[in-house]
Amino acid sequence: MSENVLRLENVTMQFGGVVAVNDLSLEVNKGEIVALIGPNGAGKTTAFNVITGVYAPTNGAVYFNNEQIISNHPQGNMKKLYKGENLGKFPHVMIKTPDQITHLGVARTFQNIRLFRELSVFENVLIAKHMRQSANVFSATFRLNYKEEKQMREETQEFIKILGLEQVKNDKAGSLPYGQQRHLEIARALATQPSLLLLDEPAAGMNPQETQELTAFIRRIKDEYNLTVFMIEHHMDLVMEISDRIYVLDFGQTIASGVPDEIQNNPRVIEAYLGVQQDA
Ligand SMILES: Nc1ncnc2c1ncn2[C@@H]1O[C@H](COP(=O)(O)OP(=O)(O)OP(=O)(O)O)[C@@H](O)[C@H]1O
Repeated sequence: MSENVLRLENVTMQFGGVVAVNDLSLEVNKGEIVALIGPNGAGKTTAFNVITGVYAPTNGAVYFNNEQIISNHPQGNMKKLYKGENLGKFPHVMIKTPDQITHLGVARTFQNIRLFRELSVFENVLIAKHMRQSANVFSATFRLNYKEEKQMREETQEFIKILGLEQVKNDKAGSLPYGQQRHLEIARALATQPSLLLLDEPAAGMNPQETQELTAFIRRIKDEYNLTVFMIEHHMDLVMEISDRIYVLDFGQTIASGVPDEIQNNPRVIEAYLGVQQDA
């Protein structure tokens, strides 16, 4: 049996009466690249927000390396509003914070690029490294001694070189071409030394050549850093080329899962998603 790194069990996320994710169960195994696809508003980013501790799910549980990191059931007003299933299955409440989840080895990038645009490439990566070292950037900045700071700068330098950002390391992040900003965002996530990397639409807004470069980049870092990758993406050429397996969401529920060939030929997926043009 494959070793799973990430497991979602019956996760439901409701915003008031709106069910964004509905009884979602899935697994991502060690070393896999798994894609989460589906129409706009299907609940993909909400699922990522639950996994990374941004939202406490209304019901359900999340496991990372077989350790429960999140578990919840409807509470307060939600007891009346709850529309999902499996009520009573998750009596134990466990909600790790985003920082704690990052420290365990889960990193993510966001749909909208979140770099420090006025800071250099080097500084952007250095700050991400500090985040790994300490729970928040302020304590990290002021408490490191000279030796630790020097070592961290050296590691950042080495890391920038390996990721091919050496040429632009002193450039302001905001001045980089769009494709390179996306690479830098991934580099920042990697600087926290994750074993699981969550990418939220990494190819959004990219042209075909940038998308091709990104495909190669994701493959390379996956191998070099021994990563497991879980990725939301609308660019189907990228998804079909790179994914070991795919989950398809529609209205918060899984409507299909399988290898790229199975998904491409699944009539339900074609009807709900692949047959229609998506916004990136
Ligand atoms: N904080 C929130 N409060 C209320 N409703 C929300 C919130 N976040 C998401 N939703 C709703 O949940 C549903 C799922 O949204 P989500 O952003 O997860 O979809 P998505 O599949 O990531 O879409 P896209 O491909 O457009 O990014 C939508 O109906 C959205 O309006």
